[in-house]
Amino acid sequence: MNSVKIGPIRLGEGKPKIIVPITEETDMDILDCANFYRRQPGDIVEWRLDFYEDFSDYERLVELCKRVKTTIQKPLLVTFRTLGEGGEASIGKGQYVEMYRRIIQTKAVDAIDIEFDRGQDILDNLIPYAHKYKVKVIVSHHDFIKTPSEKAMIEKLRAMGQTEADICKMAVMPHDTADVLRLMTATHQTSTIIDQPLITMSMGAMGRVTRVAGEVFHSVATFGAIEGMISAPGQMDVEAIEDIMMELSLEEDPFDDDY
Ligand SMILES: O=C1C[C@@](O)(C(=O)O)C[C@@H](O)[C@@H]1O
Repeated sequence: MNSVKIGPIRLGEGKPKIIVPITEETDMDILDCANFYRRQPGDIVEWRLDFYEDFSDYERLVELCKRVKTTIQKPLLVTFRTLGEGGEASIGKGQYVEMYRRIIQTKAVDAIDIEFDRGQDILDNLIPYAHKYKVKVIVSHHDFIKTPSEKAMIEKLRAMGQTEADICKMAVMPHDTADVLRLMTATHQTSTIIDQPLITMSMGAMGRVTRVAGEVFHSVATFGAIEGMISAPGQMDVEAIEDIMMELSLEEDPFDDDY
């Protein structure tokens, strides 16, 4: 597994990095939130476009994107999560491509999220385009209903790894302990066979352990909430995540010498 930089933040070395989502709907609330996040913990900010009331007005979208970037002064990940994958809005293929191309052209984004199941044509169109503008690509897959078999998750992540994506991400819904353990095992297994770093999580309360223990099972980032602004079930407060990850850190422990 390689490491990858989003802006100055390197993912894949040391503790998992924390990504905080903006899920506001209006220009004003989005900018207020961006301004607030500038002074809050969190390594990277994710702007969830599917929450934005006017995502289909490209001119407005592009201007707002530039303002969000200058306001947060942190690396910016832009994501449009579609309804079928747990998002807030649906969008046609043509519009999806056009919207992301405009966003990429702003040079105000450091990374974009592309859903793997949108199709090979979309990946072939957007990944090289993003890379031309030095924008990193996270290819993602979400299952809000269940946790697939270990084999199915590894196959999916491996297929994602065969694209030119910089990072592969998977979020699944657990129903029991075995589901949570399977997500961790599949992540670890895949990290030994593909080059890209992985971001994975088991959602809901039961999956919370996966949102803080990524360093152990090889998930390089986690999504955390500021003042309760969650973008998926199970996300925890950023400060709590920081504290727990510090305790779980695999970095050298000064007390180790005693044993
Ligand atoms: O893909 C993900 C992961 C996520 O669904 C989570 O479970 O934390 C939250 C989303 O905002 C993000 O785009």
